[in-house]
Amino acid sequence: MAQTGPIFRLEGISYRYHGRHSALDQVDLVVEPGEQLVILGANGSGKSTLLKILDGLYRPTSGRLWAFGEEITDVADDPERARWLHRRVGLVFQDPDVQLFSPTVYDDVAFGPLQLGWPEEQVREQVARALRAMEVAHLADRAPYELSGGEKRRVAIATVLAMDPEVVLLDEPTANLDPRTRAALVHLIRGMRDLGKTVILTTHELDIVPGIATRVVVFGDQERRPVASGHPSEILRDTDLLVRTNLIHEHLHWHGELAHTHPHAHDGEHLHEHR
Ligand SMILES: Nc1ncnc2c1ncn2[C@@H]1O[C@H](COP(=O)(O)OP(=O)(O)OP(=O)(O)O)[C@@H](O)[C@H]1O
Repeated sequence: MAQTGPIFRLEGISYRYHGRHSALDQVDLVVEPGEQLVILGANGSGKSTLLKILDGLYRPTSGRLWAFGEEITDVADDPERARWLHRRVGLVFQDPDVQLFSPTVYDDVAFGPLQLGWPEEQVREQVARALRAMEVAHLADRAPYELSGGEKRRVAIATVLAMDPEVVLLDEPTANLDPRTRAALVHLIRGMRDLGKTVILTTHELDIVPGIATRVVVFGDQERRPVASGHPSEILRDTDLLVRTNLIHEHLHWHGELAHTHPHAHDGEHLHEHR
């Protein structure tokens, strides 16, 4: 059945690590089907914590949330409902080493579909499709630990795509990648839109935003909740907002429009120091 209401709805979600360190404070957020939502926030603003809550790995300290119209506030404590959620929502962790543990790339990508109990033929087809989509089919027989950072990242995304989730959560997928690999990954992530996926991606790299986002939500690192939401061009033009949320340094000037004209350019080409 086609999804009619929002994919996620969060009301007053807060999270404290060990009951003390506040990571999220009163987050309200609605994510609609088909959105490619970029969550922009400085280090420590709560982005990873939010994705783990959306994936049902962490139970919020307070607040309520719904996925696909069903309340999932307590899903972390309910293995059966967590399995239901994980069939529909896939999380690509910030560190690909967390996600890759099998002897070969093929085994890693097949692991999820096998867990879902799919027939062998369907598993093979899904794995082949995911490897092709992430352009890593040639690495199928390699050991994940032998791969470069960029290759690992693509394989980690393939492990999630192979399970064909409706929603893909990506935690800083372009961190530590060289400009060419990063541009290729942006292109691949944008391709998920054509596959009909809803994508929620966290980053603090402004230059990948225009290539991916249909909407941007900015998290304040002091507030630990969204402080702005809007169209990418509107958000990227708001220098005061970007400085205030520690996404650009006040002595650097962001030329947001360059990201459109030079999609392969390195960060450094977008930032010019005022003297
Ligand atoms: N395991 C943990 N134990 C205690 N505090 C934690 C833990 N993980 C994260 N935090 C704290 O929670 C806050 C939010 O962290 P989180 O990792 O969600 O932020 P982030 O926006 O993803 O940061 P980054 O961009 O650096 O990955 C930070 O202040 C962090 O120090």
